[in-house]
Amino acid sequence: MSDLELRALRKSFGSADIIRGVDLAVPAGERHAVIGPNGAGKSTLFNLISGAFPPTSGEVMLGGERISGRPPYEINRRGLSRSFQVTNIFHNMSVYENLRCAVLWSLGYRYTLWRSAAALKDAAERSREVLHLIGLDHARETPAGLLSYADQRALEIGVTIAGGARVILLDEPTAGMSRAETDRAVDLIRRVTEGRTLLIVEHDMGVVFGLADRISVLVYGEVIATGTPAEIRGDPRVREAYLGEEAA
Ligand SMILES: Nc1ncnc2c1ncn2[C@@H]1O[C@H](COP(=O)(O)OP(=O)(O)OP(=O)(O)O)[C@@H](O)[C@H]1O
Repeated sequence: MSDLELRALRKSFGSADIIRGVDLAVPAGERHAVIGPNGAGKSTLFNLISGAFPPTSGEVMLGGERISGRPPYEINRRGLSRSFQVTNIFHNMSVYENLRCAVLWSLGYRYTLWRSAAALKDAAERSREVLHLIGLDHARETPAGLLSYADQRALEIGVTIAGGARVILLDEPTAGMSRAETDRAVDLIRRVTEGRTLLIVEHDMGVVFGLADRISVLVYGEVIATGTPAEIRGDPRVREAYLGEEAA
């Protein structure tokens, strides 16, 4: 069964049709990249999936359940977590506290007064695990705002996965990074998404072709091709519409 499925998804802003009938099925455990030229609608697609915008029509299914029309926090609770192009970590809080907040949020602390020592202990343990996974043990008590840009993005990924969501959406996670930082980020993304379903929007074709099991190409709000990296690279429509010589 597909973990994430988009069915005839459409979004218009006024008279502008931005997403024009997208069908996409991402099986559990697949790393799937969405690529396309600027303004193709990639961020809008993410906003529809994560619940930031309701679709004009069509459906988003998570694990066979319809999530379109639900608010973002509810979609998050159902197992889908999203990172943003602009980081959304708390700059004055330490690295560890950022992770702990994300874990507690996922446990529903915002909405319940119920607390148990066991749950708090579990949250602390999970936070430490994620801290280690993202390679920031040494910066545990550092205010997040003082981290380097690349480390902030790593923390952002940590915050995104901390709650244990099984479907992860990453929006341009390597934007603005040097080659070495990008390589480190790809390695991190590969590790933290092991056994999960990943949907990633990314402009860096090295990242896309190195990380994705399958790729979908979005052009003017339509998916013009979906396939393995080799299939996408060899697709004449894709080369014409987007990749050009980049994939040669
Ligand atoms: N809230 C909105 N209201 C009106 N138009 C919008 C809104 N959000 C996005 N758009 C328009 O939708 C189109 C697609 O934008 P979107 O940001 O989804 O593209 P993108 O593929 O993510 O681009 P980029 O690669 O540059 O980030 C653009 O023409 C944009 O101006």
